[in-house]
Amino acid sequence: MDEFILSREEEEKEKLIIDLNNFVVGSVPTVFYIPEYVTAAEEQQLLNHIYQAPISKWKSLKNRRLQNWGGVVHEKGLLAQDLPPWLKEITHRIYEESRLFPSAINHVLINEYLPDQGIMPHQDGPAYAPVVAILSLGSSIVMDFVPHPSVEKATGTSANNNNEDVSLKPAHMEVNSGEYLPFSVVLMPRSLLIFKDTAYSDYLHGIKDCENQPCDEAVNVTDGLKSDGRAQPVSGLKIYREGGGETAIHRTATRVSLTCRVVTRVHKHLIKL
Ligand SMILES: O=C(O)CCC(=O)C(=O)O
Ligand SMILES: [Fe+2]
Repeated sequence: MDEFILSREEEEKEKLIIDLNNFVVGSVPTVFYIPEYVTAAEEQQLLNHIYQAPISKWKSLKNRRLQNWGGVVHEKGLLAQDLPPWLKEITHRIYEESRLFPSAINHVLINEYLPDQGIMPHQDGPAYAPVVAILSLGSSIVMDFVPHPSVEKATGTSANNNNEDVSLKPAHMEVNSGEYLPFSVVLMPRSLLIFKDTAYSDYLHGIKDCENQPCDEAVNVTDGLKSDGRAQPVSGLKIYREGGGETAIHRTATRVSLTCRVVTRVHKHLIKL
């Protein structure tokens, strides 16, 4: 009967996993949305660290700026660099509390978006373990998930085809009609989004580059949030109803996100090519 008695450590582990199950949103396996994952003070501390980094740490892209921490992701793996203490702390917490990552988080991309900036629908590259945690700071956005084109073709579901970084998948997936529908998630400041499984492997994710983002269909928009424009007085966020009754987010402030992942193949030193 011993096998049915959980050790204290196993009990703790069980509790954390069960807690996380309370945060599943939508019907596509598996998306977790945890509101207020960090406090306003922790959010401000993280933003201070991010904006104290040397200007050379920012890489400007056409539609956003980003900082890369943890080393360079290479096709042969990660040319690793230690994360700074402030990133070690938050990523360790995410790793410990989620128990979803195969090892300690070793790579963080920090993206900064002005209200009219976004990121094209894409899939995260093959260098990463297939689970990602995204911490949102500063302002809200709507993240859209659309079926990967190969899945879309197989099911005939509709999607917005505007992709970058689309690596075509082998056509081996079992698909039931209606299973792969697009969906959205509202990401409020201080929230943590984690996705894996089908949502990671068979969907593209992206953020529209516009200031007004409809969120009626978002899987985590509750009736309370939908009911009127005063529901959530959060900086940079205005939820409003348009004439037709559509609910939308009006982006007014800069959003910064931390995309936390594990690169499975790690090289401590530069490889001689
Ligand atoms: O900023 C975000 O929320 C998404 C970033 C993202 O998808 C990525 O860095 O791969
Ligand atoms: Fe991504």
